[in-house]
Amino acid sequence: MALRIYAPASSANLSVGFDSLGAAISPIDGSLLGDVVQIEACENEFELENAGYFVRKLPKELQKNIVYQAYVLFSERLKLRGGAVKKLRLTLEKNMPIGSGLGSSACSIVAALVALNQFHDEPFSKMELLEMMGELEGRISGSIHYDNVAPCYLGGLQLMTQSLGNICQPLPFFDEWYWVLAYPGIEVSTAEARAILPKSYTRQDVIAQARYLGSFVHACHSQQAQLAALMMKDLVAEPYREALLPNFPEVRQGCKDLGALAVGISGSGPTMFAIAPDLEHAQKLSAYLEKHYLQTNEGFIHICKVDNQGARELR
Ligand SMILES: Nc1ncnc2c1ncn2[C@@H]1O[C@H](COP(=O)(O)OP(=O)(O)OP(=O)(O)O)[C@@H](O)[C@H]1O
Ligand SMILES: N[C@@H](CCO)C(=O)O
Repeated sequence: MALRIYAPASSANLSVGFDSLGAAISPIDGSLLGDVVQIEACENEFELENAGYFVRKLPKELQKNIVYQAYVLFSERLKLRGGAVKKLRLTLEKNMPIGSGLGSSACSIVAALVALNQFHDEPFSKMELLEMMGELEGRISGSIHYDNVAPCYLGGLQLMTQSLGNICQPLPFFDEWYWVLAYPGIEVSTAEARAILPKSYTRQDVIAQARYLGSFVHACHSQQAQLAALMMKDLVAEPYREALLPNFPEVRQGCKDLGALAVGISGSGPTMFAIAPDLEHAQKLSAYLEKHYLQTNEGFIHICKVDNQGARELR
């Protein structure tokens, strides 16, 4: 019997928490925005098949596909603890555009590792698996960061605490908020979007950003939606990355004029997000972004909510 694991899209940073905040997201229309990995027994040692709309954007060499690398890493770790790797076939359904700012590589990594772990009767704990996910994500973007893989795997809004045995911990969020996500249909490489960031920041910026993040986390715990939205500010990446996004400053202002509570870059872009206080605002923002932000016919808009489930089996 084949096992199918779905891993949802995620939005990292939330402007205020570069590399330390990320939320899993799901469209409210019930569509699946994420990758699926199917796993089943087979005659050969290992097989990998690729399917899905974005399969043509995957690297041609098998070894470069992050799902293959997930299999190799999982096998190495399992052998190290005396486990036996089963003969298996993986099929990746690549539904997520690559270089989108929606955690596309994280979707493939998480779906593959969850499938492998479940297929082998869960030899690894959640945190052990998450540590492997971070290592694989680091190979792609040049440095280990968990802000896509952690929410994609565990669901919800996650804060990367990386202490006392926990890579992340969940934060309470605002159930009434809608996320409008606009992917313009162009590619921005995470590695390149990281390379353009400054090597150091002024004391003034560091102090201000610490205040924003501290206040944001406090606002989540004390359920002060207005304060949380106000604190979603980014002095670390947005000022340097906005040039990579089509007309970002104008479109951000347009969204604010339409009542968005917060607007920013999703992960390393080019997807942008706008937070709406209710469905009516979300629909207006969606129509505006469709008109002003989409660049190619591969672009899309989704009205989403935070996905509290994370990676899961499709039955
Ligand atoms: N299964 C896979 N899914 C996505 N990218 C893959 C996969 N296998 C290999 N890659 C490579 O990993 C790189 C992914 O780039 P990048 O990190 O910019 O994309 P991303 O994960 O979509 O980014 P983001 O987290 O901003 O959505 C590309 O070079 C791509 O070819
Ligand atoms: N925190 C990462 C997310 C990348 O998807 C970055 O902004 O570079």
